[in-house]
Amino acid sequence: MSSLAPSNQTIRVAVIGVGLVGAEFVDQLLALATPNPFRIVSLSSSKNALLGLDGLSFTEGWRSDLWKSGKKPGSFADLAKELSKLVVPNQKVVLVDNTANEAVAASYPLFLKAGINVITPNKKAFSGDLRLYDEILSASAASGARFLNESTVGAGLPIISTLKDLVMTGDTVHKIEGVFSGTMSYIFNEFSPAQGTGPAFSSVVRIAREKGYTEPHPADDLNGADVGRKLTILSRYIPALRTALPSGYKSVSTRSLVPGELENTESGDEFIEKLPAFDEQFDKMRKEASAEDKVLRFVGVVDVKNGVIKADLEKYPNTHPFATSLGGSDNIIMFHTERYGARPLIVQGAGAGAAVTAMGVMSDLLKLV
Ligand SMILES: NC(=O)C1=CN([C@@H]2O[C@H](COP(=O)(O)OP(=O)(O)OC[C@H]3O[C@@H](n4cnc5c(N)ncnc54)[C@H](OP(=O)(O)O)[C@@H]3O)[C@@H](O)[C@H]2O)C=CC1
Ligand SMILES: N[C@@H](CC=O)C(=O)O
Ligand code: NA
Repeated sequence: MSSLAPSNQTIRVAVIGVGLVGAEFVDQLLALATPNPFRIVSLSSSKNALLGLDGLSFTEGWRSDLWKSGKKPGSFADLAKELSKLVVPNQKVVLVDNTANEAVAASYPLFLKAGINVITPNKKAFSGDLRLYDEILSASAASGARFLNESTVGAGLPIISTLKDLVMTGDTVHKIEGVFSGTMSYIFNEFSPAQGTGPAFSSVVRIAREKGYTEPHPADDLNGADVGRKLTILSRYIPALRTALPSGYKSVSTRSLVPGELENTESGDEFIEKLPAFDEQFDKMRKEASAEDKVLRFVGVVDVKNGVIKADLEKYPNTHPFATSLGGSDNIIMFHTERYGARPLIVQGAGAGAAVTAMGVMSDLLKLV
């Protein structure tokens, strides 16, 4: 394989978060063909950290070395200070945040101001308060450091890059609609198939979690917040809607599927344990849809013309593409624009899972080479 970068260009990478996606990302990065342009200079979980500004070399493999490091992660300010020593002309430094953590997300302006690029599948910074989003934009504009977040919507699928391309080439987006949650897609493809019957709702949710599709807490998928966050992220790339959601996903009209009694469940494990008690109510919804020859699908809509941004559980005829063409954790996203008028531009494929999400993060990283 040919080399990815001129040999004098080394990109230093600091990785925060080595859970499902993070661990796969580190494996994908280390497996790149030589000469590998990337050097990991910092690696941290919430409990352990490794730092080596010349590039970490692993003796027993990165997992074991990190586990045995005996060092706790320092503050984000300290990390930004250390990494900023590496920011010199023609050398890039990148923070890769593979957590779902709000505090890490809130620190992006700090890193960007210091000239450190930020790449992440973490939706928090781009789908919350508009103030943080604006701080990120200004910090990036001031230093020239970039932030790339392709995996925040549709995992590795080219959703954000497609939308940016449409907008930047002067197309007008009228509506974006589709199935945006890999978890919800998997759950309803299995629970409410075109033939009408399927397994119990709680068992499908448990399997979605085991497959690595869900957020760390599955309620964050089932309450529609994950779709609301993705709709917020996309809306902010559309000029007419840039400031439409000042408090982010909380302003998106969203239907929650979390039973009221489970709303304050602390852990994902406890949530999964208690969910079977509510199987009957989901079964009733499935039967109602099936009686009309319809399936249930959880969809999101950004309707620019009518100013509607919503996430809801809808019924679709058994013959609709959402009923017949989706499988596994597939996302399907349709862009209706001025240029794609009669027939929308459609992107479809796996929208969750460690391999495809880490691939989206890797492909953002490769954009810096
Ligand atoms: N899974 C998927 O299909 C997709 C995931 N994403 C996004 O990717 C991100 C990661 O998801 P996923 O890997 O599934 O989640 P995991 O829960 O498996 O991993 C998250 C990791 O973040 C670590 N972490 C949390 N806080 C900190 C901190 N302050 N410093 C260092 N590490 C920290 C946790 O470490 P510890 O274990 O030590 O607590 C945990 O291992 C999320 O933002 C998610 O929304 C996006 C698209 C698809
Ligand atoms: N939990 C999310 C993961 C990707 O963002 C989903 O199911 O889509
Ligand atoms: Na994507």
